[in-house]
Amino acid sequence: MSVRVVARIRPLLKNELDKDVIVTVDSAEEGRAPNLVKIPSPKNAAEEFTFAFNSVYDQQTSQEELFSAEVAPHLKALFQGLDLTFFAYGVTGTGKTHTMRGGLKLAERGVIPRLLSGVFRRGKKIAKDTNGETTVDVALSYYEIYNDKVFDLLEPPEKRTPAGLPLREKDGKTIVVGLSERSCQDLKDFETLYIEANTNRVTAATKLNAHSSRSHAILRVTVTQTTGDMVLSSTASAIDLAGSEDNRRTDNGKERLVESAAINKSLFVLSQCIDAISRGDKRIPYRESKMTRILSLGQNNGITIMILNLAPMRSYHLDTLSSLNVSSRAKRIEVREIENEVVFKMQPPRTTSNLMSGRQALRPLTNAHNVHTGLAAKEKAAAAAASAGDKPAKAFSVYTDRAKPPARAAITSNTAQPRRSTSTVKRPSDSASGTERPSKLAKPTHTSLSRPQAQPQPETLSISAAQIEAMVERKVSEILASRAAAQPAPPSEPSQTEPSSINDEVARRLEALERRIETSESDSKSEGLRFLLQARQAKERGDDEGALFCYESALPFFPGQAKLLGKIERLTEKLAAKQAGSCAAEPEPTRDAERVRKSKSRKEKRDAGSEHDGSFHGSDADADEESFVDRPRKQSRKQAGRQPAAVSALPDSDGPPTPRTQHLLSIVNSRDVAQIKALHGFGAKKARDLVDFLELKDDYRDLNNDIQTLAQLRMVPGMGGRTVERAYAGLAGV
Ligand SMILES: Nc1ncnc2c1ncn2[C@@H]1O[C@H](COP(=O)(O)OP(=O)(O)OP(=O)(O)O)[C@@H](O)[C@H]1O
Repeated sequence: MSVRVVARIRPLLKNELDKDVIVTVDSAEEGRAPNLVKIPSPKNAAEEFTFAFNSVYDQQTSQEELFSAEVAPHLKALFQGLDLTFFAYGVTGTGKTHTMRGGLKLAERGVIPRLLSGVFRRGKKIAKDTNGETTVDVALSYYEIYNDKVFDLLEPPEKRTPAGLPLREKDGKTIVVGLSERSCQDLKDFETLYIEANTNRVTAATKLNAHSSRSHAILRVTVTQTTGDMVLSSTASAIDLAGSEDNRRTDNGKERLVESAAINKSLFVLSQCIDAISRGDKRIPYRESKMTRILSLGQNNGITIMILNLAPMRSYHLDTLSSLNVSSRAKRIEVREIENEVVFKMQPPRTTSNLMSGRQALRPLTNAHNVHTGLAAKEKAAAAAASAGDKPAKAFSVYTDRAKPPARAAITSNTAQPRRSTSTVKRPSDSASGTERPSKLAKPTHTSLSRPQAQPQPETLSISAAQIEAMVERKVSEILASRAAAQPAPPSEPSQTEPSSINDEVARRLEALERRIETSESDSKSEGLRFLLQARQAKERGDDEGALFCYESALPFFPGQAKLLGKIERLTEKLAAKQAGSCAAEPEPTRDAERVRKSKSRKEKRDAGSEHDGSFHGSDADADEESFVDRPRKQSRKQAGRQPAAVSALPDSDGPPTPRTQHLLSIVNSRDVAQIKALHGFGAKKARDLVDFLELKDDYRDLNNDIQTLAQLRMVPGMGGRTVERAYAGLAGV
């Protein structure tokens, strides 16, 4: 399904005149709703350009009409597990905020409050229709991208760090690390939160708009439906983009100009992404701005609707043409409509006596990337687990020796494979007779969700449920123990008592479990450690600004960490002194230059364990930074004897890159986890670490951060000569 693009033309404001109107609305077919926008050529008024959209709304369109036509019909899909994205795009002062947020009066409320109202209403209806068997929880997160930095709008501004919140790609989705999420009971709750959060958003008066948004604002509403142990989550994202502005018309001062440059740059990247996607390019420049990374146009699954806001007057002529051009190309972007998966909530452990009596069928865990259990659901699950038993709940299913009714099979097949909607699936708004998708949870099919009845024992079942559970327990303990010892997890070896023929299903589940534990425990910390690593590298290069930036970025991961705070303070003072010119008397520049020149020899010394800068030890964060930085060093020491053999298998680093080198580097630089994972010797974790590393580099610099040589690739933390050699050897056919 393509991105749906609709245009909305705002009415004239008080000081605007009818005679200046140049944008008109028309319909491709007589008697049909308008879908064309017409505008004269700026060079020749007799010539007219026409742009076609999925729908066009004229100056008289009310907030209610727009919502009923474009948003309300998708609420059903949201509750069926599809993610929705609405975003308002257009020049400054064209009505984006009016469309998304609107006014305080009932009739002036925009898409966002109406969406929430619809969500709560539908949630209540579902709970009522199912006699409370299905509960619906709503949680919000709200953030802005200001000057290409992400700030949580649900947190007070004084809690912001200068670097903002980091982004991270996880299982194909961009997530904001450290973003808060608030549970919302009803519309009143939402309004209190939303109004307060909007006061945190950066707006300012410009010549073109008295309340101009200086940031892109992203509201994410997570709807979580819970029926028994089944959880279905989906999100609706409503995005109010900042408007592009022509600074020749704005008379912006310095601060506004900086904001404006950031806004225009991100919107320019968005238009480049749209162009690249519609041309079918292989490389889409998403990564060049945080807004495009988050919007991930054409990458996200679900329903995407772009609302192009237009001002009808001549004074906007060129800007209007430009946004008409960009948005009409956006129609060509295809979006996969994939419903999110039903997740089975963690089950409290049973006693041995009833182990075999009520087990649910073993089914593949859902794709992690389609799982967004909202805060509310998580709290609920935790509360349920706490009231049901005292042992920690498990995040896996077990085998059953009982029957599985066919209806259940239909649901579980959905969890095994993301369902891709076929072209016959219509948006509810496309046609009144549009194909109805049965809701996974909300439909009255609860008999199909009840515990399975008797079923013949599967042939593949070679070990008992208790044994599997014991194996999983053991595996978890192994992982935790090995992590506690700060050593790489040992490869799982079957114990004496384990049957040798663990079927693939069990192996897959163990792997998924391992990954999940690893992810949940180490994600945020390793993110912080990476910042510390980057900071140290920046310091070694003599890049104090860069180092300060990285230390500040690491702070949210190690809040209140004294040594880290000390480092930030010292660097801040040093930079301030430099700026004030007071450092001229000090030999700082010489020391910096010396540091850069000596960085290589220091690195060698460190490798030999003879130097330690004395910082970051004596606490968790410190120790971890050291261990993180040490990891490649230890590896290189261990492999010192083998290194020449590994390196000798690679081409001469002084010569021009061979086609195989180029191919390997192009895969690495694609930052595509799937492609990198397919390299010889790479696993999912190594691939993700490499992409994370490149992304961090991308985040810090505007320069080209691609890896240029195999030697550089070897220097990436966690790589090493052997990994590079194996990946290179694996491309022998190139
Ligand atoms: N459909 C509409 N009906 C009535 N007034 C409107 C409409 N659309 C926009 N306006 C008014 O136009 C002005 C500019 O609108 P708004 O602030 O929403 O623009 P914007 O595109 O969000 O601008 P920026 O990008 O600078 O934030 C506001 O005074 C708003 O009330």
